[in-house]
Amino acid sequence: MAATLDDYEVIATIGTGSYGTCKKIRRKKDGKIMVWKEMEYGSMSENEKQMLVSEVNLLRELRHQHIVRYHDRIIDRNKTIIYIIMEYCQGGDLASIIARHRKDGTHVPEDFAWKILIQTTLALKECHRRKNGKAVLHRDLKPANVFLDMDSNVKLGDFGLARVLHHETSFAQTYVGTPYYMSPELVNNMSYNEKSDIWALGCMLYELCALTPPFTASNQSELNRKIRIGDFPRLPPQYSMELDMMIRKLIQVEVAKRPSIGSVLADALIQSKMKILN
Ligand SMILES: CN(C)CCCNS(=O)(=O)c1cccc(Nc2nc(OCC3CCCCC3)c3[nH]cnc3n2)c1
Repeated sequence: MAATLDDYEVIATIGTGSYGTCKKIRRKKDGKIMVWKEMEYGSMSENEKQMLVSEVNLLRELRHQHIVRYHDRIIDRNKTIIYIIMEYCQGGDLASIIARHRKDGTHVPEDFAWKILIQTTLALKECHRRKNGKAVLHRDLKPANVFLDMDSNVKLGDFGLARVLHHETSFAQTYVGTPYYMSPELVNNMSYNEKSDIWALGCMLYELCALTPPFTASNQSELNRKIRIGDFPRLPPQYSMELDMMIRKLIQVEVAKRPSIGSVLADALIQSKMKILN
């Protein structure tokens, strides 16, 4: 029995992303709190709609403890809106957490940073695990796409949708955010690869601790220059040399020297931290 809109009631609007609106909803039959993301597809061409269908099908396949769980989709053909129903992450997103610490002049605890690093790496490993020969690269790893559940466990969200948005007709095409986490290979117009997600992971961890991205500039060409050089300040003094060194391994200009997902997870220090976490 396919879900319909009146199986749910809208509780609140959480926010508007580059693809549409995210609302907090309650499933009537059992009161379960979830979210749905509304995407208007009326302005999409046939092949863009096909892309959307395949992206949603990929989302359905991804089942992992650190990836936002997809539950269902409802299509309203009259309004040409697709509603993608997903698990609700009570802890919000990392972007909000960084903004709050910046406002309060406080820093996230080091153990929290290690936890986010480990759990996001585990989520990326699942994405990179070949899915019938098709790697689901995240392409848009950033604090606003990393959510937390009620126990502050990572729930990686919103990918795949990022890819759909690079279709020519959506307003999202006009770049909404500065690509602070763009890797050197992308700046040099080389192809996006699994290690581009590792670079972004390093940038995200750096920003979580330093409360500012490793590379900032007032224009794209200045930002590109800094990214190509790859120099950035050490983490604030309250963070250990080990964490600073780990982040420097991830934010490595040379792709070949940048660790793979597997080697990050095999790192002795990460292994020891994982034991404490679980
Ligand atoms: C944009 N943010 C800085 C502030 C906006 C609002 N705060 S917040 O930190 O996202 C926040 C607060 C409380 C709960 C949740 N839970 C949540 N949010 C999702 O997406 C949020 C949406 C993503 C696109 C942009 C708009 C917001 C989820 N997607 C799948 N499960 C989700 N669970 C999020």
